[in-house]
Amino acid sequence: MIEMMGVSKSFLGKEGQFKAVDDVNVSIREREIFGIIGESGAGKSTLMRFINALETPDSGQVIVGGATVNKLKGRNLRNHQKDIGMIFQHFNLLANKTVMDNILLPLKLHKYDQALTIDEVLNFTGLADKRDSYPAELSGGQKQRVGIARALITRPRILLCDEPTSALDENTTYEITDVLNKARDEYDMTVVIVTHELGVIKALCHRAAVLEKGKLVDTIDIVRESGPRSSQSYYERIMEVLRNE
Ligand SMILES: Nc1ncnc2c1ncn2[C@@H]1O[C@H](COP(=O)(O)OP(=O)(O)OP(=O)(O)O)[C@@H](O)[C@H]1O
Repeated sequence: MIEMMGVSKSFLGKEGQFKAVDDVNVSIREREIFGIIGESGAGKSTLMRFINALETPDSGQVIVGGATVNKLKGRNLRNHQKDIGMIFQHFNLLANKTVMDNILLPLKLHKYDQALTIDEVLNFTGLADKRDSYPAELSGGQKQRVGIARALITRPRILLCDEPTSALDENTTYEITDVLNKARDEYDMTVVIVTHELGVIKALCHRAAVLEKGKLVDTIDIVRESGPRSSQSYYERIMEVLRNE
């Protein structure tokens, strides 16, 4: 489904050119939830952004659904990018637009034949009662659910998640991993998630690539462990973790 072969990318840093991604090979299967994990600056986001051509590798190939992404241009490139949804660490919502208008934004920019309805994504993400609220009136978890709804409404084949829970507390984190798991099952997506949070990888991913200073150290199979249930209260979670109850 997603194949990256020998991809590298250099940037100009304070001490000259350096390789942010260094000859990485990654193969992601259809409907897989695939993690990219590593310390800050390891090259995780750069590697993920090759998939939707927000970054272009200096060398190597990125093949998605049979198409060589780094050779796509014009309409073909736009069609490729339309098939891929993305969610961000800081949600990237427009402060002066309601929840509904934020979610509908992608449909205002492009035509999507398979788009879902606003009611479906609001219900799916548990935001039906927040339709007319503004981002400032929402909690962090609710803002990220708006981000997920905005990505889902176009019905993408691939969902890219860049540190989707890093700005959230622990309980809210598992509320979001629950929604992502459910979204992948319901809408048959392949999900790629960049994070430095090991608990998120364990709760969500089938496999994960470990990056260190731009190099792929290993691709590991994950024994998935359902994270704490999002229905648990913060107090219940504290008791479970700190007192092993
Ligand atoms: N456009 C750019 N110009 C210059 N340097 C960049 C650019 N994009 C990324 N870098 C650098 O490349 C390295 C890898 O960045 P990347 O964002 O891929 O890492 P990361 O593992 O996702 O880190 P983090 O978890 O901190 O986001 C970092 O040192 C970063 O500063």
